Amino acid sequence: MAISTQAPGRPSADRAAIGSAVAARLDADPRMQRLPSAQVDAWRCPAFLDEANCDWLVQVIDANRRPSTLLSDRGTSANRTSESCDMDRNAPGIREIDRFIADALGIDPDHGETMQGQRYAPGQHFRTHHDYFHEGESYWPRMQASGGQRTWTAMIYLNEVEEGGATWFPQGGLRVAPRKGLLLVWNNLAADGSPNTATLHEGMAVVEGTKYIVTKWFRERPWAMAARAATGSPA
Ligand SMILES: O=C(O)CCC(=O)C(=O)O
Ligand SMILES: [Fe+2]
Repeated sequence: MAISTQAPGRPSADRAAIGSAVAARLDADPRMQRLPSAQVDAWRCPAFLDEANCDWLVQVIDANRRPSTLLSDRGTSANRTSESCDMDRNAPGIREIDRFIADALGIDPDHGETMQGQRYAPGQHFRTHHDYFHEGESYWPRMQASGGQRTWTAMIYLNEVEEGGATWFPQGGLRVAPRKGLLLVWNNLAADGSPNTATLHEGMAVVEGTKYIVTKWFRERPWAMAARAATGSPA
């Protein structure tokens, strides 16, 4: 997508507090390794999810995948050529994994959007983008009403990829290669709670093999669609 020169959002004390609480929890967790970047707060955790759960999630993705979509006003489908699917948070197995991820970050699972599965075949990619919402775009009022800004992203790589498929942060100086079960988490916001433009990242093209991941995006407040599902009220 084109990179706007307009500020993507304003500082926020509430978002800043979420950022420092989650960072402190990750730093205190011996499983987590902080990645060396002055621009992006990111951690990795090898073998976060066990092999059986990784294999099972790959099967769920294969059974449900469809072409991925983009929210942006500016992007085109050429920016995201993978296939993806929503993982039903109420399904047995998914719920436990959902909670396992939320617990690692210390965020209430209700703040998480539906976990997304993604599959990249050779040549498929997710071009540079930000996970936070650009508060000047037309979708923002809807996002604000459904839980507000995205705070943290958690991704798990579900298989080994022969070549390619790394997650690259060109401004953060980070490049993470897929490893089965590896968790990658980062804060999309800066210390003052405003969107951190240096979190720009790309799912690089797979060269050989197939890449499977699950991604979870957390909101600053409970995610409204989840709340509606829980109470059974219409969307
Ligand atoms: O595939 C990747 O490595 C990145 C995926 C991503 O950026 C996302 O799902 O938001
Ligand atoms: Fe992303």
